[in-house]
Order: sequence, then C-alpha cells, then structure tokens
Amino acid sequence: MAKKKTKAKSSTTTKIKKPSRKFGFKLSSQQKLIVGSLLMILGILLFIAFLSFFFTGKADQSTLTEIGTREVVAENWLNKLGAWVSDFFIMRGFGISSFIFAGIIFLSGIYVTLDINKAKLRSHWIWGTLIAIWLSIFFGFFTHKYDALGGTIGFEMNSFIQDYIGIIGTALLLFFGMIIYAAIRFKVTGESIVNVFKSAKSSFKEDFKTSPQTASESYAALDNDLTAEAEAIKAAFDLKPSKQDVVAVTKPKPSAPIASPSLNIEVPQIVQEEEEDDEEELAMEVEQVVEEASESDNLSNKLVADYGKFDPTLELSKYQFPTLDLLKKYDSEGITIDQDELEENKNRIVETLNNYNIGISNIKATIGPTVTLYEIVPNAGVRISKIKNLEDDIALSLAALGIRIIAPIPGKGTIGIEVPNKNSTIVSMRSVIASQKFQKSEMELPIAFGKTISNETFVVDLAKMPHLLMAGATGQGKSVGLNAVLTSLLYKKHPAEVKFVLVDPKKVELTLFNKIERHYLAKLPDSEEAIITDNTKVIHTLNSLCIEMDNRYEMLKNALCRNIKEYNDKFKARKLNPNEGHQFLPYIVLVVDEFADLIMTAGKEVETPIARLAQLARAIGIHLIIATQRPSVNVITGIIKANFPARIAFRVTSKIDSRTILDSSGADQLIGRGDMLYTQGNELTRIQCAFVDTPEVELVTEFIGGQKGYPDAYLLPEYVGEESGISLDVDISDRDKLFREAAEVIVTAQQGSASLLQRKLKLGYNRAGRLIDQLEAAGIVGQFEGSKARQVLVPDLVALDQLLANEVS
Ligand SMILES: Nc1ncnc2c1ncn2[C@@H]1O[C@H](COP(=O)(O)OP(=O)(O)OP(=O)(O)O)[C@@H](O)[C@H]1O
Repeated sequence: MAKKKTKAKSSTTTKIKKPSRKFGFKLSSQQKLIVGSLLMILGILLFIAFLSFFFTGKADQSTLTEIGTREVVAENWLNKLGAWVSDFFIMRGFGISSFIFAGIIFLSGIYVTLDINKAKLRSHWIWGTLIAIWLSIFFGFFTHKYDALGGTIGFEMNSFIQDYIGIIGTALLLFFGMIIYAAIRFKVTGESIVNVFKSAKSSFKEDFKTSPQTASESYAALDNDLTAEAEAIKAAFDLKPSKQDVVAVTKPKPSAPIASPSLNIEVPQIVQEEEEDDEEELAMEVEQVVEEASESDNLSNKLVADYGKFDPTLELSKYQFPTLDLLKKYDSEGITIDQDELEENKNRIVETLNNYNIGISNIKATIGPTVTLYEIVPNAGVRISKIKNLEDDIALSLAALGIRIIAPIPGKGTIGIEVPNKNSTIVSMRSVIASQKFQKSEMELPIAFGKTISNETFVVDLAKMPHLLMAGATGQGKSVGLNAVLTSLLYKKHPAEVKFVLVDPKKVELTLFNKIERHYLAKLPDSEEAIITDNTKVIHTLNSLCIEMDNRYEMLKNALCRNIKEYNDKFKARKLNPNEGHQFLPYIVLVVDEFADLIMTAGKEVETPIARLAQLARAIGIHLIIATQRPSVNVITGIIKANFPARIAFRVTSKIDSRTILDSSGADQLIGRGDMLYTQGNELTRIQCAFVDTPEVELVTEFIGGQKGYPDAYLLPEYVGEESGISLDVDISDRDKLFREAAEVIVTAQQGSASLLQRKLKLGYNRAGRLIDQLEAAGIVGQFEGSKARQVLVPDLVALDQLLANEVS
C-alpha cells in the first residue's frame, strides 16, 4: 500500500513503471548484436563439436578424464572442449537429438540480434526441449545400451518406463506424444485428417480423369492452329506476284502462351506477425502504435495461419469442371486455302482499282475462318475516300456479298478489303475453349468469342467490358453467341464464383440452363423457376438486382474496398468478419435475350433499373449482357448505349441498324452465321463466333447438373413491388430482442436503413432486415422505397417511448 502511494506521488504516468518492474535489464542495440552473435557462434560450435563426435568420439574416450591437462590432444574438431561438450550432450545427455539444442541456440542468436519476438523464442525452447526428450526416448526404445543415438537420458528413461508399462505400452506412449504434438502445435483435428484423406483421394481421381484429356485436347488445338499457320505461310510463297503487285499471306501470330505464375501465393508475413505478439517488449510508444494499427491484420494473419485462406469453392469441393469431350469436333474445321480463289480475288481487286486509276504498290492477304483480308497499300497521292466509295464496284467485280472496306486499317496505314471465303469454316467451341489463350487466361470472367480474321482465338474479359450489348437480325447467330458466352464461363468459373440471372422472354432459348439451377443460377426467393420468362418477374428481378447492388456497395464501403476483387481478396484473407454481414461475393451475370420485347411491353419500368445497373454495377461484380433482334433507337436508347461500351453486332439488315448498334456501318455487310463485329469503344474487330450447338450445351449442362449442387439457387434479395403491398402484422411478442435498441438507433439517426442497424448493432443482413420489417409494422419507419432509406415516422426518442408504451397498454 505504502509503495503505491509513493508511486502516485512521484509520477503521473503509471504506464512507464510497469515494464521497468518486469525487467531488471534491457539490452541496447549494440549489446543485442554482441550477445546475438555470441549465441550464433556458440550454436555453430556446438554443431561442429556434435558432428565431429560421430567421427572422433571413440578415439576421444580416453582424453575425457584428462581434460585439464594441456598436453593432451583430443581428435574432436574443437579439441578437448569439443570432445567433452559433445560427450556430455550426446552420450550422457540426449543422444543424436542434441543437435536440436545447437539449432535453438543459433536461432536464439538470430532472435536477439534482430530483436524479434521473445515469446516465439520461448516457445521454440520449450518445444525444442520436449522434442529432444521425445526423440531420445524414441531412439532409446530401439537400443539396448548407452549409445550416441538415444543418449543416457533416452536409454534410462526407456528402461524406467518399460519397467512399468512394458514395450508395447512404451511404444503407444511415444505415439501418444506424437499426437499431442500434432494437435497442439499444428492444430490437427480428427476432421482435418479425414479432409486430407478425402482431398487426396479426389485429386488422385481427378488426375486420372481430366488432366490427360485436357492436356491432349489443348495440344490438339495448338496443333490445329499451327497447321493452319503452316498452310497459310505455304500459300504465301506459292502465289506468283505480277508486275506491280505482290501478294503475301500474313502469318497469323500464334496465340502467345501466357506464362504468368498462379495468383495468391501467400508469403507469410513473419516479421509483422511477430512484432505484434511481443507484449513485454512494447514499452516504447512507437511500438504500441504499430500494434494498434494492425490489430485486425494480426487476427486475420492468425486465422489464415490456423485455417488457411478462405476457400469459396469448399462447399462444392468435389465439383468437376465439364470436360472438353462434351463439345463436338466439326469436319469443316481448320482453314483450307484455295490458291486459285486467292489469285482470282487479288486480280479482280487490282483490276477494279486500276479501272478507276488507282495504283497499288503492295497487296497482302490474311486468311481467316470466314473472310480473307486483302490489305493494300495504294500508290502515293491516292485519296482514301476514293477507294471507300468503290465498295459496291469491288463487290460487283468480285461477285460476292459481305465485302467490307476498312479505310484505313487503324494503326497500320493500309486499306483493308474483307472478302468472304467461298467455303467458310466452322469455328468450334471446342477449339476455342481448348486454346492456350483461353486455358491460360487469368481474367475474372474470360469469354472465348471465336476467332479473328487472322485466326487467333479472341478472348475478352466480361468484367472489363463491363456490360455487353448484342444485336443482330433473326437467324444470324445471337443465340449461339449467348451460348458461347455462357459456355465459356462454365468452363472456367466454379459455381461459387459466378451466378447467372437468365431472362428469356422467348421461353425456349435458355431453358437448357435450367439443369444448372442449383449450381450457377440466381433467382428471387419466392420463384419456382430460375429462368425468368414472365415480364413482371423481370421487373422484380431487375429491382432485386438493384437492391443486391446497393447491399454490395454498402458491404464494400464497410470493408473499405473499391471493387469486388479487392473485397473478395480481403474476405479470402479472413480480414472481413462474416458475423458483421460480410460474405464472399460471386460475380452476377445478367443475360437478357430479346431485350426489344421487354422494352416494348414494360418500357421505363425495365429501362430504369437496367440503366441504373449499367451505370453503377461494374465495381460490385454485376455485369449485363443484353441481346436484341431490333437494334432500333427506341430499344437501344441513348442512356443504354452510353453505358454499354462493349457491343457485338451480328448481321443486321440496314446501315441504320448498324449505326445504332456500332455507331458505324459495317454490320450490314456481314455474311451471317456467326460472322460478327466487336467493339469496345474504338475500333471494330471482325470475329467468327464460336459455334456451340444445342446438343453440346445440353451435354455440358447435364454434366454439371448431374453433380452435387447447392441446396438451392443463389437467392437474390426480396423485392416487394409497390402493387403487392404486403401488410406486416408482426406480433409484439415475436419481436427481436434488439427491437427497442434498433428503434432507438433508427430514431436517433433519423435514417431507416438495415445497413445502419447492421453497423451499429453488429448484426447480419437478415436479422437487420427482419428488424426493419418489425419497425415498419410498429409504425416507426415507413414503407420500402426501392434502394432509398425508409422514412422515419417517429421524430425523437420521447415520441418513441410514448408509442411503445401505448402499444403495451
Ligand atoms: N457461329 C456460328 N457458326 C456457324 N453457324 C452458325 C453460327 N451461329 C449461328 N449459326 C447458324 O445460324 C443459325 C441461327 O443461329 P441462332 O439461332 O443463333 O440465330 P439467332 O440470331 O439467335 O436467331 P433468332 O433471333 O431467331 O433466335 C444456327 O442454327 C446455325 O446454323
């Protein structure tokens, strides 16, 4: 007591006293270096002495008694002292496990020098000693005399234990020691052992089932590409150049394999973690600041160390991706070059241009799956617009449909004339999925659309687009295009990573995907079918997606993340607490087939949420794909166009339609059957869309649907339409325990939002939502108003008290 009093008098800060009471001395940095290096050297010396003992130990037996005599020479590499110390540790001590002590002493040196966590070092000493004892008993178990393996301790303890519980008992006791170690040190549990066996079994199966096939398919695809290239090059050399023009065939660049390392290789941040555990050493203010700032990091690091990173695929850990053999190989695949055709076309182009006095200094041909691009370099002084105006004349002279002139080709300084091949080839979905470019892509939502004019596989990231508008006259390949998009994602993304919301007013196109409802589809809570065919349901679903968007933004805001990728990475690193409403967020892809039909019947009701989603949803992982037959301005309105920079046009019937969708002509000159133009804002790329037939999609969805899925489709937030006006007659006795507290929070903040409750009362989303419903029923907050916060109907806490008191009476 007296002591306390004097302390209070003499100092105003009791904090500073605490550490000085604990430690008698504290090393300066220089002293730490000296002591640390001394310990390291000691560790090394012990190691050398121990090692030497196994070569010189026998010879040195006689010298041990004469350690004090200077003249006596020992054979140990560290002479007499080495001989004595190693004999002491190995023969009279722990046997071979004495090396552990050399190691720990060396490690202690490092810890002291670098001034890292003493608590960890202490645990190394405790565990090291226990392991040394266990090992010496273990080795002693197999020997029947004093020897260097188990040492005296091992031998004596063994015979002592065996005298009481026998050989079998001793063996089991040793085994038990091992279990204790594994359980405490590595947090091994019965469950984790079972899991290890299970995953080993399934990966073993997988290795045998899928990988050889996938690999061989990929090679086959690569082979295909290379054959096409070789043929193209051959053709180039076979063409005979005439006087003033040269024909060459460009060599399509092979799809470069991307050899970047796989993501998320975690480098454990040992230094950081250790700093924070150091309770005793944190006498300095600066260190305390560090500790406070990274408290949550510390917790998440510990969680990651204990349980590993969060794996969203764990629930369906046995899920197998569809195999390539589900997709069909087509006979007319692979480019064949018709030299006569090439020569003929070239001559006609040159002739036509000559007729109009346009000289050409160079011409080269690039053969694609459906069209061949003739690139010409006109003589100096020729006006580009002159060539552009000859589009129809060239088409006439070539007697071919679908000629497109690109004058000039952006970034090349040449003029391109695309001429359809007489025999077009099919680009199979199988070949694009098997391509290296797709297989090795590390995009968030990779889509293999098909092949470009230079026969390269065209892969783009839907997450970067971020929304896609698709248009084309009927029968030109839209539905096949949509199937190609969905199939690409099915081949690359786990069910936990992406969900589809499918809107199909035609009721026939997307029904095949019903089979993967419990794996990949999202739906409204009360609906039976996941694929939406009814227009009122579309409105509900779109509004529900808006709510999902707002919820996700709120979650991102609370997690201080800018986009879904950052958020999910943080969640996987266990830095976000699921009890605070955080969860792993899958990407959501909304596909609307036949958008024109929707706009015609529902108009603004559909347009407004679509525009909202298109404007805002990119950062939180909701991406829209909208397809329409009628690309007219009342369907693709300005606001929709402005938010869909990525567009695809299949063949359309008029230049005006082409302008509506692409902002330029060109789509009217396509040849149909999957021939398409893609733009992401600036230049147009001509692509032959990959062909995936209905039976192929059926096989893929059956393959996925046949596997274990989630209990239900991914549920979107409930949307209560204005017209339904459900009455909330919640019984007072059924109210949540936190009802009153929630009411006070809402009234004080004068803001009726579930997320406010989530934050203030640390609740999950569902509970906060229920509380809001109860508050509405009690007349404390107003009705649901879409994504806006509800109106608070009680002005202050006094009024709230009165209202609740009246309720009871
Ligand atoms: N990429 C392609 N490669 C080869 N043929 C294709 C391709 N895409 C479509 N086709 C052919 O065109 C036909 C019509 O395609 P699809 O059903 O996709 O047209 P659509 O634009 O969806 O028509 P609708 O709007 O009437 O549904 C297909 O049956 C197929 O024979």
